Order: sequence, then structure tokens, then C-alpha cells
Amino acid sequence: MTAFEMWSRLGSVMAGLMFVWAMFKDYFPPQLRSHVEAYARKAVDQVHPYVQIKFAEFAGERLERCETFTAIQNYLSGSASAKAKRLKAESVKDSKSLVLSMDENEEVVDEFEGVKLWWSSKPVLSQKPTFSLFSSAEDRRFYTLTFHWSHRELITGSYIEHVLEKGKAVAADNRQRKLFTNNPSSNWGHYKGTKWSHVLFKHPSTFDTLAMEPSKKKEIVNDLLRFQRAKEYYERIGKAWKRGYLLYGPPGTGKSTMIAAMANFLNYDVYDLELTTVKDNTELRKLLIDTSEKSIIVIEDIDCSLDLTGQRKTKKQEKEDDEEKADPVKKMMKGEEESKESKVTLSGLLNFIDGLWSACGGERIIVFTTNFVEKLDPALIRRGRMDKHIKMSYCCFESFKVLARNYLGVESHPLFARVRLLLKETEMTPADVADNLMPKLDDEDEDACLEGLVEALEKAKEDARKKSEEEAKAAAAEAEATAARAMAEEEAQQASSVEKQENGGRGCAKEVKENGVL
Ligand SMILES: Nc1ncnc2c1ncn2[C@@H]1O[C@H](COP(=O)(O)OP(=O)(O)OP(=O)(O)O)[C@@H](O)[C@H]1O
Ligand SMILES: [Mg+2]
Repeated sequence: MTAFEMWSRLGSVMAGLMFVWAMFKDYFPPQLRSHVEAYARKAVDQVHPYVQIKFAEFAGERLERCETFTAIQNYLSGSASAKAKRLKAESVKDSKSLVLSMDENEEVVDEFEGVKLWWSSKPVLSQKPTFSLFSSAEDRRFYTLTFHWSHRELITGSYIEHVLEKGKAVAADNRQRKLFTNNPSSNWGHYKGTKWSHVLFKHPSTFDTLAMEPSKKKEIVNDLLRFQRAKEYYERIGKAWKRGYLLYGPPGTGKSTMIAAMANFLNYDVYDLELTTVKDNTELRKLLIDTSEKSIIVIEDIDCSLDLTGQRKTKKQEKEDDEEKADPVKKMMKGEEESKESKVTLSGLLNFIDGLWSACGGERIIVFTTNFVEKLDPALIRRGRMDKHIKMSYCCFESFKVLARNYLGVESHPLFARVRLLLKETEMTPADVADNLMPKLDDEDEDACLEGLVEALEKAKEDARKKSEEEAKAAAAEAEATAARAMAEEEAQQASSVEKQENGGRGCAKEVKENGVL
């Protein structure tokens, strides 16, 4: 019998005595009663100086599984699986592997800042007969934490917080990540219809497989790491714990691939927000509130999503609006069309990014992607809103080396030198390079793939040369035409001024003649 068990038994005896006292105490005078009770409590504390806290698995009227219980279970899954002899394997919701927890009536010892404490797991069976298929609240499990009363402050103050934090971190590492997309609001609320639908996120892209200049890649990885560890920093400076990234560049340069790599690196969920299906700013805010922490919110092709390129009306739009006001039929037709369209405005989106509501929950990254950064309103992408602007460029030699390793498993090859030269002379996206590196036939080996790439690069170079020649020719022709037009205009002007002079002279002569001076 361990010392703790011995104390426990003694404690039970004392508890029994207290029970008997409770039954007969009314036969004693009040003064004597209070003396006896005070001494008895002291004696119990001496004999059984341990405090116990119970954590139930289910709580509330609807018997929802307690987050605290799950966090403790996750925390104990580490130490329990190492120390307990009888374990229980459970599949927990959203967890990608089985969670090992100690079996019923098992006990494990934990240590915190040099203090020993005991965790035990016990089912409490209901005394009431039940006819339900589901067990009642009473026959669910409890975790019991036992510790010496002298450590009460340490345990209730910091240990429990430490357990919950660690437990949540274990759950985050173990959880299956999800890729969400927003549902149209007409589906919200019907038959458990939610604002977001999801599938499991299983994109294989990582920063190792992402083709990018190494120094740029390192900078981004460091930035993400700094962000992830900066909870206290954001609290201290009074800023919501979130960061905005703008990824811009031509199609096929790896913007979406980069988002997947970020999510895999940070172990975050991804919320792919389709702005065109969001009816208005209120809906946008509701969607934001419904996202979880540790997530990346993505708006792809932001320049195409909505007319967010500016709030000012053009002259043409102003004229159309005036015409509509005058014609009620036109106005009605436009109203019907508009009701289907999204009414999210630039200011709504700005509020989404850094308004008050954006601070409802931390650790979130917002990513915008675009092919045409120059089309965006500067307010949308100013620093502080989109903290980091990342240009995704055409394939450089370093990026090619990553792709060659990914696709062909080669680190070096005699054709690399040729590829290096060609990549300097021509622009090809990583997507096109990757496509050329993929074997098209079963028996195509790395030599054939690299030769194919060299050919494609040479062709791209030749096409670019021809195109620039044609453009130069067209520009020269345009310049010639402009010069000819300018000359013709000048000649015409000269001719008209001569004519005017002649007409002026003739008019003068006529006038003189008429006045009879001649
Ligand atoms: N930098 C890269 N590293 C690794 N693979 C890449 C990279 N860029 C492109 N690819 C490959 O090309 C495909 C297309 O890339 P991706 O969808 O990421 O481009 P994008 O920049 O998002 O294009 P778009 O602007 O059209 O959305 C990817 O599936 C990936 O296989
Ligand atoms: Mg993309």
C-alpha cells in the first residue's frame, strides 16, 4: 500500500466518523457541537491533507462533452500512455489518430514545479434504474485530481491552466485539418445547414516542395514562425493576433501552392472564402465570426471577386445612373439583377480584415491572391492590413532545382547548365516547368524530361523573340503613322493659315474698294 493510499483509507475512516457525528450532533449542546466540529475538521485535515477536484466528461442539460475533460484526456494521453499499465484507445472527433487514455480505475502520477499530484479515472455508475439507450449523466467518467492542500494555490492557479494549454496543443497537433468553403446564405439554418462546408485538408505541398528563391522562402518561413509564437507580443502592443499576406504574380507561379504550404507548416485549417456568393457586409461579418482560431482565411483572385478596385463612379456610370432615375422600367430590371449580386463593399471588406470584429479570436492569417496587383485599391493592401506583400515570380534556376528534385528525384545533371542559361533568358512559370518535367510516357526517363524542358524553353525564348520583334515592328509602324498624321495635320494647318491670309487680303481689298479709297 502506498503512503497516499494509506492516507486515503484513514481519510475514509474519518469521513465515516463525521457521518456518524452528523446524525447525532443535534443531541449535544450548541457550544460543545461547534468545538467538536472545529477539532474534527482539523483532525481530518491532518489525517487526510489532500484536496480532490473532479472533472466530469459530460456537462450541461444537453450533456455536451466538456472541453476541459477532452483537454485533460489529451494532456494525460502523453504521460498516461508512458506510465499507466492499462490503457484505453478511443477515436476522438476531429482527431487523426487514436487517443490513448488511462483505463478506468487507473492512476498516474504527475509532477509540476517539484510538486507531486495524482490523476485517476473513474466511472461513476448511476444508482437510478434507466431505460434509455444512452447512459445518464451519472454513469459517465470523471478524472479526479488529488494533491496536498498546501499546494492548492499552485495547482488551481497555474497547474490546471498548464494542463489545459498542453492538452489543447496536443489536440491541435493531432487534429485532422479541414478545408472550408462558404455556403450561400439561403442554405444557412436549414437542416443543420452551416455557414461553412468542409472536407479534410490533404494538400501535400510543403515549403520543401515549393519552388522559390531560397532566401525569399526562408524569409516567409521565419515570418510565419514569428507570428505563431507572438501571442504575448500582440497582446502587449494591443493588436489583434492576425497577419495579412498578399500573394501576387502571373498565373501558375504557385500562389495557391504557397497557401497550402503555409497551412501545412502552421498546422492551420483553411477557409476558402468565395466573396461573390456573400450577399452583403453583414453576411461577411457572420462568416468571419464563424471561423475558428488557427486558420488561414483565403480570398483568391481578389481583383475578380468584386468591384473592389475603387469606390468612385466613372462618368459613364454616373450617366447610366441618371438615365435609370428617369426610366422606372430600367431601374426595376437593374434592381432584380443587383439582388442576385454581392453587395459586399470595399469598406465592408476592410472591416472584415481589421475592424473590431476581426479581433474575435486570434491566430488567424488572411491571404489575398491576385494576378493584377496594380488593379487593387491601395487602401485594401496598405501595410498593416496586408502586412506582407509577396511577389510570386517566374521560375528561376533555384526554383527549377526544387522542381527537378520533386519531379525527377535528381539533384544535378549535365543539362542543368543549359536550363540555367535559358531560364535567365526567358520567362516560364513554375507550373509550365513542372509540366515539362512530368514524364509523358511510361518509359520517359529524366534525360528525356530534361531534354523536353530545354526544348520548351528554347521554343519559349524563340516565341518571345518573335513577339518582341513583332511588337517592335508594330511600335515602329505606329510611330511612323503618328508622325505621318502629325505631318499631315501640320500641312493642313499651314494650308488653312495661308488661305486665311489670302482671304484676309482679298477682304481688305474689297473693303477699300467699297469705301472708294482706290
Ligand atoms: N512555386 C511552385 N512550386 C511548386 N509547384 C508549383 C509552383 N508554382 C506552380 N506549381 C505547380 O503548378 C500548379 C499550379 O500552381 P498554382 O495553382 O499554385 O498557381 P497560382 O499562382 O495559384 O495560379 P493562378 O493565378 O492561376 O491561381 C500547381 O499545382 C503546382 O503543381
Ligand atoms: Mg491559384
